[in-house]
Amino acid sequence: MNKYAIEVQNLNLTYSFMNSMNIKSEILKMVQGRREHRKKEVHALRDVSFKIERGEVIGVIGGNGAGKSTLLKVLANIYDPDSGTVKVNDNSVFLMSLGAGFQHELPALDNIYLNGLLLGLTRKEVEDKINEIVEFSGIGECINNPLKSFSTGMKSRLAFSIACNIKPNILLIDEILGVGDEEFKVKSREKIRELILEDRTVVLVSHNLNTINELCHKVLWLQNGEVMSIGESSNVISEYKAFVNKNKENMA
Ligand SMILES: Nc1ncnc2c1ncn2[C@@H]1O[C@H](COP(=O)(O)OP(=O)(O)OP(=O)(O)O)[C@@H](O)[C@H]1O
Repeated sequence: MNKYAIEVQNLNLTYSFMNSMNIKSEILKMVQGRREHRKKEVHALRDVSFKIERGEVIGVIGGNGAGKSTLLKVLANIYDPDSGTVKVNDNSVFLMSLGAGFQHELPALDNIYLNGLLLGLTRKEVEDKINEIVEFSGIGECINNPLKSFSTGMKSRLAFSIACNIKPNILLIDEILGVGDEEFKVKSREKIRELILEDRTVVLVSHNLNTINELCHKVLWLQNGEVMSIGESSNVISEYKAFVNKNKENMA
């Protein structure tokens, strides 16, 4: 069996989108026969390479817009990169992020089945886990309500409960640990620790450096889509903090 759960090499991804239009000025330009290119590009990932061993828990840190969520979406096969290779050596991958993998018109119960089946479980296997999932998520009788009626906190609790009880081999977590009330935050950290002890591979994106330091074996620091550093958690976090402080001084 391959020692690595995830192998990423020279990954590049650029978002292309159109600038939002101001209807008045657009009509004026049309009347005047002027044409303008409104296409914008954001290079979200630049030549990103790293490897994650099976059973490793890796934190991904970096400022706003650094490319962290984009990276998880590429690992989850939601986005195709423009160039580079991504090898995820396991079929059982779950992206835990707000909105990912949910059908909002369907009841919560159907969403549990959907995600379980997508992760390769049989209907019976999902059925056996329903009580545990509902109990852990605390959504109680709302289980038959459509997901669109759920608050952000309830959705994240449900996503977390599904992932932790169905137990994919590779779990990608995008900032979801910070959502929910204090009691749920404590419960969810405990669950993550359990998964770590069971040797699941976890990629955890968070702005909470204490959580990252506490839970992760290794940290990957992204800045403007580039890998600035990767290595032992406390070292990389110190480098990142020094960088942030230096930037603050330069701004002052
Ligand atoms: N769907 C999209 N279309 C266009 N640009 C996007 C899209 N998604 C993200 N971006 C841009 O790509 C860059 C990386 O975004 P991404 O969400 O991956 O960063 P992040 O590190 O997760 O940020 P944050 O910590 O703020 O959540 C940003 O400049 C962002 O504005």
